[in-house]
Amino acid sequence: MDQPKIIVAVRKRPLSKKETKEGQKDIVEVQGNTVIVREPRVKVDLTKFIEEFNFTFDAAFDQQYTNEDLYQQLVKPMVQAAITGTKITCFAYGQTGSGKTYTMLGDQNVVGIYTLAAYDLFQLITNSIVLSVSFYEIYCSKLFDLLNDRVQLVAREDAKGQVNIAGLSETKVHSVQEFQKTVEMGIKSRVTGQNSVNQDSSRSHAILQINLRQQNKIIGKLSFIDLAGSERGADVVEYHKQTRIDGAEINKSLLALKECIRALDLNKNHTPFRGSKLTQVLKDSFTGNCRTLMIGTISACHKDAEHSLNTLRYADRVKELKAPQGSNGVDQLTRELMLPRQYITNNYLFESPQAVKSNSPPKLFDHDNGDQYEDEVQMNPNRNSNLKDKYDELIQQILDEERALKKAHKDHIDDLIELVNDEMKILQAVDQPNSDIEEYVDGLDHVLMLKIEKIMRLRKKLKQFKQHLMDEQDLAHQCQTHFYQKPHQN
Ligand SMILES: Nc1ncnc2c1ncn2[C@@H]1O[C@H](COP(=O)(O)OP(=O)(O)OP(=O)(O)O)[C@@H](O)[C@H]1O
Repeated sequence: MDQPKIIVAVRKRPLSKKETKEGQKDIVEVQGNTVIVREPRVKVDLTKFIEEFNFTFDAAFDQQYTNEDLYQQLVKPMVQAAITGTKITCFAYGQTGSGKTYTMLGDQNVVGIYTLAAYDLFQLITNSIVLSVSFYEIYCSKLFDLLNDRVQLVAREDAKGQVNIAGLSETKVHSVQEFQKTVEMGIKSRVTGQNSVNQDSSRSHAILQINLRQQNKIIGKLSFIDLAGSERGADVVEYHKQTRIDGAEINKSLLALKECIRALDLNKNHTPFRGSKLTQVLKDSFTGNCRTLMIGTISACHKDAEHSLNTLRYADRVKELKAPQGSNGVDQLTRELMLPRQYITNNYLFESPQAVKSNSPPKLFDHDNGDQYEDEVQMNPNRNSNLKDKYDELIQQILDEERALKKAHKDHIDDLIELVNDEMKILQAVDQPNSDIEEYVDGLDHVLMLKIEKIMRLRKKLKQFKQHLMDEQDLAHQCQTHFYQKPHQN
């Protein structure tokens, strides 16, 4: 049976012991492939009501489903396809603490889909196929090798348009145990790095790549991506500048990812890989014979409702524009699963008769206006999109300028070293018998002029960068006051 090119699934994590102890409510129900969120809310006139949201996906998993269940249903067929050359990519998307790592890596008691995939791969491959693992992290557009002391890596696009990560290490593994050890090493490196660069793993994307090689030629590739916490995209409201910039960067990458998957789904000629570092490095996984699985993870907890809804909307947008029935080799059953979601929204319980008679209460999000979410991951929908666009543009500019400034600074140091060498030569020459003092004066003057010119040029760049950092502060402040207030609190 042909499998669809893109599968979007959602997994609910149960209330934690702490949440249960605190008396938090489970507001998520899974019925078949449909996820229902019932959010208790309070209107301005203090009337209580429950707003119900309903989303249908290719698959949905309640809390009683294990990693093994999810693996068997969704990932195993993809692993089997990887053996025959299909490029496989599996994303875990969701709020921090919603179960992305639990699903991908597992915990001390359960194995995750990384290891389950490795088990099957070792069962399926023949002796002539060698398995190797790369593991890296993307933090604020920078790549760090998790299997090589977090060395910073550079992604380059060659003349053929292929993106290569120069210097990315690859560890050969010959057994599941070796695979697990390698992954553990990478995870340790990720955790250790948190003190230096990013404060926690939820602000970076972790990419585990398994390559299948036969006679040194790659014949299969599986990529598992534990994405940054989706709520981090909203860090734009944060006080700290660096956190805001990280947040904007995460936001951008998650939006670019969604666009790339949609483009892939629609068989579009143009896929916006360049939209972010994440999509750029995954370009290869989105081209040719490939299959993608997106697992949205959500918390059952009432206090996480807003984030869970944002995850569901994101996942919904990824799959919403699936190619019409009959294309993509999708079987009948899957086609049925792909039918557009039916919202059963604004199903207000506990509502006073008066409120029912008057107009519906204000909607938290306007589902009729699908495009509203076009460039939105975690934003309040009442935002002014111009301001938000301006902010995103500025962040992009700042990130580009930061790179350019550092490069200009390095070049400047090289130039200065050369000029110092020239100065030394002039000085040595003037100490020689029969030296020409005018030559010395002219030479020194020339060197000093060059130094001034170079310093001025670097300062100009620095000044412009400083100005943009200040602009960012102003614009972030405007964003906070204009449209990043929490839409509704119970
Ligand atoms: N399906 C599940 N069943 C039982 N426990 C779960 C499930 N999903 C997550 N948990 C538990 O919830 C907690 C948070 O999960 P996890 O660390 O995987 O979140 P995360 O989304 O990866 O967060 P972060 O972005 O911070 O890495 C963990 O203690 C984990 O064991």
